Amino acid sequence: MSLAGLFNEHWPGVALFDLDGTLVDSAPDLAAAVDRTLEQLGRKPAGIEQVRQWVGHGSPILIRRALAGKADWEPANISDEALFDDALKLFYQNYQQLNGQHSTVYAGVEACLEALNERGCRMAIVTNKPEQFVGPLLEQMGLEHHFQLIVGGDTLNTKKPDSAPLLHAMEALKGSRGTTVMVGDSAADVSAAQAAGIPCVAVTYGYNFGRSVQTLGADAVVDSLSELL
Ligand SMILES: O=C(O)COP(=O)(O)O
Ligand SMILES: [Mg+2]
Repeated sequence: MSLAGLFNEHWPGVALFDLDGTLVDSAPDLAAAVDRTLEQLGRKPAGIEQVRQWVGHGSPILIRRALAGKADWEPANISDEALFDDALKLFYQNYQQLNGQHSTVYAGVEACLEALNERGCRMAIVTNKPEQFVGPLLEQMGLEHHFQLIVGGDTLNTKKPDSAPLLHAMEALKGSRGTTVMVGDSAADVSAAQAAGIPCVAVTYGYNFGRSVQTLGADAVVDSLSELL
């Protein structure tokens, strides 16, 4: 379906939004928390440009990537599971303190959410970010009132690219396959939407591991959420 078919005065009935890299540029705080964690473990910081490319599959994989220290984004195998457990715990403590401090809402997001709300569209956040951090970040960004539901990376037993978080949100918001759209920035979002049988709009400015979103097979690609209106 075209973008005009997906977003008009009648559609969508339900919109599912990814958070990091789609609504909020949270990489500065994620990177600060990763780097603080690495320093606490006596390691060199990774830096924001590197961390930006590791975000998208949830915090446990982010920390595995940081410990493996590899420049690429493939899920990293690390042999020391005790070190991983310690690092993840430290990361959660650090991110708890830093979450939202230097994060910003992308241009076009607020106007888009307001317009969809006015049209009666029901909206959920479907993110791989652990649930405990999602509400506080949305509140700090002034976006929480737009959403009826938050599905975090640990709300269910599986996360994106699995379809379950999307199907869970659709059921809760009474969205059918024909009336629900996913909006995201990465391969995990597009794959989850395809698995759930719903269309997906991808944004070009997010954290798709430094790769072009044009190749993901999204139904539409936009440079700003204002294009949805
Ligand atoms: O925490 C992550 O890895 C990414 O979260 P997202 O699903 O909102 O992009
Ligand atoms: Mg994202």
